[in-house]
Amino acid sequence: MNEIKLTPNSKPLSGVIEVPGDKSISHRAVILGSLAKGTTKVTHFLDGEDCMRTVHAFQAMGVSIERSDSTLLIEGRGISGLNEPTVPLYFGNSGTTGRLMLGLLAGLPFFTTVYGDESLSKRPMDRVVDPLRLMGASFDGRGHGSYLPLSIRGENLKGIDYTLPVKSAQVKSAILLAGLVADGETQVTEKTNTRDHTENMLQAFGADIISNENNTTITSKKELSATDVYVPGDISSAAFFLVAAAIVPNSVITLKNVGLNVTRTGIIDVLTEMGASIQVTNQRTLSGELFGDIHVKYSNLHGITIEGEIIPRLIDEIPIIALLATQASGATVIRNAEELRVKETDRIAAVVDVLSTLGASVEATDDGMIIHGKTSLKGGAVSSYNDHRIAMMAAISSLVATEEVILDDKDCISISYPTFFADLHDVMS
Ligand SMILES: O=C(O)C1=C[C@@H](OP(=O)(O)O)[C@@H](O)[C@H](O)C1
Ligand SMILES: C=C(OP(=O)(O)O)C(=O)O
Repeated sequence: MNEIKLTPNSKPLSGVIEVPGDKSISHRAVILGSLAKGTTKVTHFLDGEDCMRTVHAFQAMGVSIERSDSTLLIEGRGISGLNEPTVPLYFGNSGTTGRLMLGLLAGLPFFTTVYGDESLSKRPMDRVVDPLRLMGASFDGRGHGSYLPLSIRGENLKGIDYTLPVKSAQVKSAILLAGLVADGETQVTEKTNTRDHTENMLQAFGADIISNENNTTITSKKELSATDVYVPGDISSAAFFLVAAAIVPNSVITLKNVGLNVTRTGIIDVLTEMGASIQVTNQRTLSGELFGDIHVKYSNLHGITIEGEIIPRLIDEIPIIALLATQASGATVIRNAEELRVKETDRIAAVVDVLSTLGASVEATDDGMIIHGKTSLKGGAVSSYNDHRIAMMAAISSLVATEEVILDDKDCISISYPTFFADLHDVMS
């Protein structure tokens, strides 16, 4: 725990920043690079704590992974080349590592025990354990395998046809990774589309995978082929600066090389609909992912309703969108976001607590929140809830607060954005 005191800011924000690599894509690059035969070079990899958990898990299974700044060199050992780890695998705070690794480990021919930190040990794993058991997986753990720590005895899996009961890319990805080694075809259908980085990357590594509008079929494959991966900037990290520029008077910021996969750009749609001045230029595709530059300026904002299909496209951005809404006139209503209750912390309760402490008018609902703006924020002492996104939201709120904001713990920010304060400093000076 490391407290930080954030003094009020009276100046506009300006400048150009390049946020670190996308967390979701970085995890997947490590997983598929380790499973492929040959060398995979990953550039602009996110060296945040969560992605390093995935790196350490594969190193414990015998994969050589070398990191130099944001470049990784992975010597993939092939799908059947991983060793049984001799120690339990520690997934820290990372839900993505947890869910995706369960999918993979379920079908590998050895025994594994996996565990996480206090937060991850409370997050539901039955959402992946249940479908994986239908494929023949063998898990044991608390609550009949609902929570970490879990032990996994790798089995011969068989393909399934599964419709996701939760809007979760982690669950979809766990099943697709199990499908990579399962007999026959595995088909996943989703009622609401979630991020599709696993599908894109499996395609790039030569998997036998076909995706249609809302379903994906994978057929087991003997080997994947190594391929270099460029990781675009994480739009979920960029979101903090997009919002900062939109709410601090007279700001103008450019964010370069940000991932623009349509399953992730809900934040751009929300900013646009609320009246922000935001423009995307220089769009390109590399490693199957679209990216480009985003330019945003301070604007007068108004409240909107955020619900339905857009929710998975901005699920991790809701804490910072809530702050945005405190600076917009009228009500902003967020619905269908019940998944926030099972993130690193209950993000509905945490957002309402932090923003109310700072003087915002915000109330929790079962599946979201209602924010009434525009309010002037005062200072105060707030908790990060040991959740990186809550901590960054609190830090950005200090830019529009009239007094000091004291955040109890800044260290958790390095889960997803180790250079957050350096980038913040750059746009403030
Ligand atoms: O697949 C991924 O990389 C992620 C999916 C989302 O979680 P869910 O699958 O639980 O919605 C998101 O919140 C998380 O930060 C990363
Ligand atoms: C929910 C998040 O990540 P994870 O599920 O991987 O812990 C996040 O980064 O906001």
